[in-house]
Amino acid sequence: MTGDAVIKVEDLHTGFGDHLVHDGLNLEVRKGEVLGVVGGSGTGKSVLLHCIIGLKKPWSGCIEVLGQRVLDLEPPERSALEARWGVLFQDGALFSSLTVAQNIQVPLKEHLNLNQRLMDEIAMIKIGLVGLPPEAGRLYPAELSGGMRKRAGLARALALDPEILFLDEPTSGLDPIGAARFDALIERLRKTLDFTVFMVTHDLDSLNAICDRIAVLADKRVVVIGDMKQMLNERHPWVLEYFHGPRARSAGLLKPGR
Ligand SMILES: Nc1ncnc2c1ncn2[C@@H]1O[C@H](COP(=O)(O)OP(=O)(O)OP(=O)(O)O)[C@@H](O)[C@H]1O
Repeated sequence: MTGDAVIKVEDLHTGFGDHLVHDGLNLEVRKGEVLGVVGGSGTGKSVLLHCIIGLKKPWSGCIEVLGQRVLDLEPPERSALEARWGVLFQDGALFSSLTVAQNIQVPLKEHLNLNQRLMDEIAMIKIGLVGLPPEAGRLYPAELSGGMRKRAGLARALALDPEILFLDEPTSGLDPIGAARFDALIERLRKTLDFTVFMVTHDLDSLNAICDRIAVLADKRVVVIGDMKQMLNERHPWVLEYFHGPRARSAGLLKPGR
């Protein structure tokens, strides 16, 4: 793995049946950065995330995370690597039959051997960290608002103090104020806890507010990667349309007349 990359994807080919999703996709994620992954609907952003965390086996290619080739790992090594990242899935993916505190304790039970009192304390710390009130620990997912569910999912993703945080459309379904608050939370946590963020998103405000770099998926690969300034100067048709369209204007990305 070159330099300070914590994720490296090389020549990835992925698909379902005869449907090719990734055709020679390459990507590097640097230690400590927030990388936003954007692209049209169905371009393979979530599938890419699933390949990196081992939920989907690619047809070919190489994926390294934290210096280890994820596709070659035996189950014990795989499990040890999984303990070093946290994932917030699009809908929070909380277990509906467990309270928020119990959900947060799932990865603790899976990877550590702690007594219940300590796990309860850790759950309360994580609940506070994501800005939920202490009472939220006793609630079931169905009793939470959409924004609270996202925060509960985030608390679970942070349970093991991850080195990498994977976020799949974290602000989808939130109102603009809720989304901005969630962005600010991620930004604050990243600065204090010093992890790397891989974030799939459609949200231009998030990209602008918290991403150090943006990777654009189009034509079955990453067609451009760089900061917002580079996105605004890029000539790829999808990038032009996305970063210069009416939503970009309302997100304040464009100077008047640009
Ligand atoms: N389990 C599956 N079986 C068959 N096809 C799938 C499966 N999962 C995803 N796909 C297909 O793979 C392609 C990429 O899907 P993916 O969910 O990664 O898109 P995406 O870029 O995240 O889209 P969106 O922004 O709409 O969430 C799509 O064409 C999708 O239909």
